Amino acid sequence: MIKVAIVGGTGYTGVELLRILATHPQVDVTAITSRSLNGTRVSEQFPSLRGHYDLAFCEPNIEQLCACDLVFFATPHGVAQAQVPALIERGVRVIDLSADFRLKDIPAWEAWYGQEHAAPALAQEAIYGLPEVNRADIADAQLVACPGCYPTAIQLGWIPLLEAGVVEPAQLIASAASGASGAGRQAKTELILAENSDNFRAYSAAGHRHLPEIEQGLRGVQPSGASPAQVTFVPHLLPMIRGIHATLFAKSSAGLSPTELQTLFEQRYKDEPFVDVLPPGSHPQTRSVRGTNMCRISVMQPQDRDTLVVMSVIDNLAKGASAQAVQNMNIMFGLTETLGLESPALLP
Ligand SMILES: NC(=O)C1=CN([C@@H]2O[C@H](COP(=O)(O)OP(=O)(O)OC[C@H]3O[C@@H](n4cnc5c(N)ncnc54)[C@H](OP(=O)(O)O)[C@@H]3O)[C@@H](O)[C@H]2O)C=CC1
Ligand SMILES: CC(=O)N[C@@H](CCC(=O)OP(=O)(O)O)C(=O)O
Repeated sequence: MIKVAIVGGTGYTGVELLRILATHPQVDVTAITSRSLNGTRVSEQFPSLRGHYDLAFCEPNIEQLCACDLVFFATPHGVAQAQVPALIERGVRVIDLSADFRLKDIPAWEAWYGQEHAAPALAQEAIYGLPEVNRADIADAQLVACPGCYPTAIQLGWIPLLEAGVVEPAQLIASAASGASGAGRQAKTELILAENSDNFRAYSAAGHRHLPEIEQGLRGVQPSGASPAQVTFVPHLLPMIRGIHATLFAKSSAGLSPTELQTLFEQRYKDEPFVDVLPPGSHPQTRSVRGTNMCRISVMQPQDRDTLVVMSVIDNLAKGASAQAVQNMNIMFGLTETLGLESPALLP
């Protein structure tokens, strides 16, 4: 059994980790931290977990964390980079769900996140936890930086086209919409029901902090010599709880036919257990991935013109965060990659 601790067990990604790990056959969760709920029983805070955990939340404590094989950080950015170095020194493996170790360009990280990075050297060693690209490196990693939710949906949608070099890399446009749980569990006026329900709006159109992560990932899969991917990214807030729908536009540069395009996607993901390329003409729905680690994708070429449209859906808390973190854990510990992640989506 893998001994696991979760730092930040009361946030949405923390409780999603707890839900998934509750039935994982190879995991024993031995510590779940929360400073605000220190001493409160997990089942008291989350009745959905009654009968699954005989634990109370505790303060983050390095000695207790060091007694584990693996520590998940489900904390706001800035927290893991302060605490992870001590764990790495002691040989503990870490999966960080925050943005702390995702970017290799530290000045860019500091500019987008508005603070000095406390562990820049460690950020260079961290492996970006997108299994569809980095599976081999994840297996040996001591520190995995889990991708952000929008970056997961967007990269998976565009990777086949960028890898094959069949679109104009400087003219990529991503319009994506997220459910409100993407903003975390903190109370914020702009996220209360009366502000959000029966409403739809864009935000951060001038620049969202996931942009450098998306571009870093896409540039990493481009053939050498290609001009670097440049993305216009506009996120939107959807009046629902879970789910991301990304609509991705790219200009074809290779004149692929719709059949060749479909084949390109099917071939790229044929061995991926968590990427489902839908039949031609399909429109993926967020509810088809709710609570699962799946990303469902469709690709189209409307009117046979040169603008390609890819649609990609994930659950922001699952493939966009906690379930992808468990997929990474399975790879790191040599387990079957799909273990604990097989349940289909909840419907309706
Ligand atoms: N929500 C989503 O869809 C996604 C989120 N992420 C990222 O995952 C991380 C967690 O997100 P989310 O669950 O939404 O966040 P929440 O705001 O819902 O939860 C944050 C958790 O971190 C704990 N925490 C806060 N500050 C500290 C600290 N200084 N030391 C230790 N623990 C702390 C909180 O508990 P307490 O204060 O009681 O200690 C709480 O349990 C974030 O970095 C987020 O950007 C990534 C992908 C998707
Ligand atoms: C709806 C909503 O507010 N979504 C969040 C998603 C960011 C997130 O989850 O944070 P990471 O950078 O750790 O991935 C946002 O746009 O800020």
